[in-house]
Amino acid sequence: MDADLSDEAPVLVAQEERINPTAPQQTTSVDEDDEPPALATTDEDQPVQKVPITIVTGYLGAGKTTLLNYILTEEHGKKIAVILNEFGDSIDIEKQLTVADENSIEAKPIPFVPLANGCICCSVKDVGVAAIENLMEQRGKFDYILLETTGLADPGNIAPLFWLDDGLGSTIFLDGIVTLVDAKNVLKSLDEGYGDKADEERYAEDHEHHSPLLTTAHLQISHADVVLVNKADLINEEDLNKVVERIRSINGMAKIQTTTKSQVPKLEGFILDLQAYNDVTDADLRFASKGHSHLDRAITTSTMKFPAIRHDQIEKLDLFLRTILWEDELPGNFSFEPFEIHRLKGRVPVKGGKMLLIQGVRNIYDVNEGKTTEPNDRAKIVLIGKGVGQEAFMESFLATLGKT
Ligand SMILES: Nc1nc2c(ncn2[C@@H]2O[C@H](COP(=O)(O)OP(=O)(O)OP(=O)(O)O)[C@@H](O)[C@H]2O)c(=O)[nH]1
Ligand SMILES: [Zn+2]
Repeated sequence: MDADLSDEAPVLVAQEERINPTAPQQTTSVDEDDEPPALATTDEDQPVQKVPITIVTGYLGAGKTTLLNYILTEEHGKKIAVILNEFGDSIDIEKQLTVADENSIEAKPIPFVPLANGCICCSVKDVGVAAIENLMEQRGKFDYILLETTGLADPGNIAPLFWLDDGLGSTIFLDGIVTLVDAKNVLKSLDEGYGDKADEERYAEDHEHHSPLLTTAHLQISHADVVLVNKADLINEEDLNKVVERIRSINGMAKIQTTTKSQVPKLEGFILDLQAYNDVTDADLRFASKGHSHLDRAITTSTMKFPAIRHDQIEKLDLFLRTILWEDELPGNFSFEPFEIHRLKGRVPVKGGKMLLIQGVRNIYDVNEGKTTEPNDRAKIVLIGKGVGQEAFMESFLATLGKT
């Protein structure tokens, strides 16, 4: 963080407060059999409207805080609470949790929670959860949360905290992950691994299950729904294109935008209200349709395309997903190199009318039914990760489905 916020309450300036009447009504009903959700509103008969959270991640100094400040000063009609981590221990969480004064419009402090030092993968589970729960007690005073994570955070560990429908996910839903990269340095970080020795050691402690070729930059890019290639002013156009191409080869699903000072051309639908973990649109899978590339040694995007499946093959599809995501194996007797799946999205039409929408982050996945579609729609499953371009994926998948 740039600003020294250690002895003063942070004042990130709010824009004029307006409720957006067109905001999506994310609702979830309280199931009477379940324990009452810890963070729900007091009236349990009312459906709980979940608050969207956007995770802003990116390497040290990439421009995350610059983006947050930009968002907070732009017109978007939202009351945004900001959660920052990487602050000193001296910060008193209670003191920092400033909530807007309903009567004053100008220079309203935004609900604000600093997280403890260190990797959010670990810290979010204790201090972070407490801070967010604290924040959620102020429900109604904000309608959006932005979470800036430390430069070393692995979004794959954070995302499930908000994506799943229990715990924090009962009142918050993950809207999307925005990753900032520093245009000038990102290729170097992707090629060389971590900055210095200390970085490398911290990383190794936090991510012992990953191979050394996978840098934090890889993890942040592979999980991103949007990648901002920031500091575009520092390199020429040709080099900038190379950066975009490399990122596209790692993550074929993310929207990629070059920026200077994190100034994105639009917020709504691009940074905010992405709904990246609910819907799976054609557009999401469009860029990935060109197959996979070998530009990056560690992480690639790969697309499996096949015809609509039959109703009796849905269970087989599920078996395939379970096996690749839970067991890191391909079903059937196929030889394959070890692989690791970070992100998965799919649109699979079922003959007779429905469309299965598949979402996965690491070993967690979710299948929903989407709108009926054209009968000749082809199915697409896009995988982002290590080793996902192997032909054995398709062979194993077709064998698992059985005769079509
Ligand atoms: N030249 C240039 N500088 C930028 C740009 N965007 C941000 N900066 C500067 O880069 C520095 C780091 O920006 P921050 O927004 O603090 O980056 P961050 O990702 O929040 O940094 P950490 O929280 O330390 O990880 C600041 O001095 C910014 O003013 C850009 O597009 N071009
Ligand atoms: Zn910052």
